[in-house]
Amino acid sequence: MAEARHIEKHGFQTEVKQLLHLMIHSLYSNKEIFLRELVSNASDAADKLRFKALSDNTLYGDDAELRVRLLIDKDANTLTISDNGIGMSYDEVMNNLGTIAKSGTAEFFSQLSGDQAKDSQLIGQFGVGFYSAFIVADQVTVRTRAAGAATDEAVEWQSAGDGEFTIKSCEKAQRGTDIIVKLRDDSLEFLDDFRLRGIINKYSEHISIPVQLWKDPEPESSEEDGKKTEAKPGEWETVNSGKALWTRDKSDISDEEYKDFYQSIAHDFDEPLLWSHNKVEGTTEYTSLLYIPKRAPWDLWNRDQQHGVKLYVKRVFIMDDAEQLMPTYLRFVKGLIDSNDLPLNVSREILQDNKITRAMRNGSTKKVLQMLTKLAKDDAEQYQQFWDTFGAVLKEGPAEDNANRERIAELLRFASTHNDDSKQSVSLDDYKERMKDGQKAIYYIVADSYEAAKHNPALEIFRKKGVEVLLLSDRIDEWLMSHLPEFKELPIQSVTRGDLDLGELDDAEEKQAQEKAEADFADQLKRFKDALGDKVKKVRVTHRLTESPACIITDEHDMSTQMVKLMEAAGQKVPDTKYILEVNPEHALVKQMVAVEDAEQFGEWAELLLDQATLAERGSLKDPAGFVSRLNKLILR
Ligand SMILES: Nc1ncnc2c1ncn2[C@@H]1O[C@H](COP(=O)(O)OP(=O)(O)OP(=O)(O)O)[C@@H](O)[C@H]1O
Repeated sequence: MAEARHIEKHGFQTEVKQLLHLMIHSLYSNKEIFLRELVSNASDAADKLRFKALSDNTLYGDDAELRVRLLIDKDANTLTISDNGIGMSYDEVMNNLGTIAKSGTAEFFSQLSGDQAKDSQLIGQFGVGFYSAFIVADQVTVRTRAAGAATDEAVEWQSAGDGEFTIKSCEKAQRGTDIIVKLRDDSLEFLDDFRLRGIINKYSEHISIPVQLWKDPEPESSEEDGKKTEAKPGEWETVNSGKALWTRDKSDISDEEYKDFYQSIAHDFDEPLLWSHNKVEGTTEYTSLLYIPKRAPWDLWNRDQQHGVKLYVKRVFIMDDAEQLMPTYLRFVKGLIDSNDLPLNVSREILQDNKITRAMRNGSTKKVLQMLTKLAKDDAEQYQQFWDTFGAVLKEGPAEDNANRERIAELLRFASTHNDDSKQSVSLDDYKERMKDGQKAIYYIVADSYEAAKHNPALEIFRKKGVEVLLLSDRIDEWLMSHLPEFKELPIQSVTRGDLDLGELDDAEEKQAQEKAEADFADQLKRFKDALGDKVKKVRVTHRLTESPACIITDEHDMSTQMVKLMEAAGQKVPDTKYILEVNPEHALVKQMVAVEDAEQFGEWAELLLDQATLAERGSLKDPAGFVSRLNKLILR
């Protein structure tokens, strides 16, 4: 009957062709991972069936012992991976095997560099999945029957990995999926029973269903001493322990096992940086196994990317990417949480507003932060590596998680005037320790780049007094600082905002001199204000500048330059902010300017000064051409 059925031929989606090509060429030295991927898919299929059967127990039929079996056929050079999980319908086969449905696929491809070593890492993170079979196969056949479907409603998919596949309906006696991998001549090692056992031990130890290999029957034998061994029938032998790793005792699990488990759940070729395995008992009971990776996933910057923490309930897999289990600023964390309290039929909606979820999330967030705090303390170099990779994500923390603000703040690292490079390595505690006598605040500046921050004229007085300033230039920094008003009771202040009160850093003599300078310059300030009109909010004598003629400052409650830029970049309308112009009466240029008596000429100088100061702070001008022509005119004069 099957022969009479219609065979359809389809082309792979372009991305699949690209992926296949890349995979075959760049994962060549790590062929065995195909087995990890296929066994892991089989185990996922079992998880999905178990979950679906919670609401429809009949789906098991008379085959409730979920397992995956590997069958070697040395004559046909095939290895068959066979599960009795959820299976696939025709539509599912069409959707899953022939296209890549993952969001962000295009972005993924745009990140590939052509450098095989690098690309293979990326592919690994992307999750190589089913297509990895083609690393070792010259033909792959999938025969699958969805749970609940009739024997003659099965589907057969076949491809040589060359850009096309065929699909037809067929009959299949048992529920689930058989993947028949026809091995290429250079991959016949996977017909070896011993080799397969090794791979299963390495990758599938944590798989929570039995992974079985067929053991051939043994004939009756007699030893020399006449002892007889009885014949043994062939049987399926379970190779793994089939016990979920996280349910075992910590002391019985080796580092190797933790690492292998990470690699298989996170699809990472690299080892994890850190992990933490906890059994929590009390009002809420759960087990968590959380990992911090070494490398960033390719889609780290997508805030909607799937979260890496899986939810289990009483050892039953419930869902991937349960975003309620980890805050967004910890989206790089991988692993799982297994709850003893949630109902098995928990839905995303239930998770959303649930005391148990909240308790697990709070507990796990604390665990991750503790893990990082410990790393920062014990191994500064490794912590720096973590920071360089994930620091900018962690910077979202204070805004998102006010309760842990202080703890997150301790983990932050910045560039600073203390070091002469752009590396973000200074902690707020380091800063605090180095503060001058009489210093009452932590000072920072945010600019477009490290260079722009470092050379901003507003830093001049701080340099002169030897006061450290944090130099911030990540996109997120303005947002971060607006949610970090203080650290361990010290206010955190921008050096380009509001009045500058250096408090006890200024001695009485300096204060007097300032007051005198202000009084002496009062008439000139009025001239500036008259000339600039409502282009500025105010003009005043600066205490910040020692070398530059002028700078602009944001008023205490106005939106900072960087925040304006962020909002503009996001397409938001922002109110026109007016700055305070601060003038340095000691500067030669200012001295020359105030000597100009002609009001119109003085006005041109004043505008030039404002433009200059704006350029140093904002990096751009509203009317650059006007600035250039004014400058030229004044040079010629
Ligand atoms: N043995 C199987 N039983 C049922 N469905 C399967 C099986 N193998 C694959 N699938 C389906 O095909 C889809 C694609 O598989 P593939 O391995 O390429 O990606 P994935 O498993 O979604 O992602 P990843 O491997 O990165 O976790 C799966 O999501 C699943 O729906």
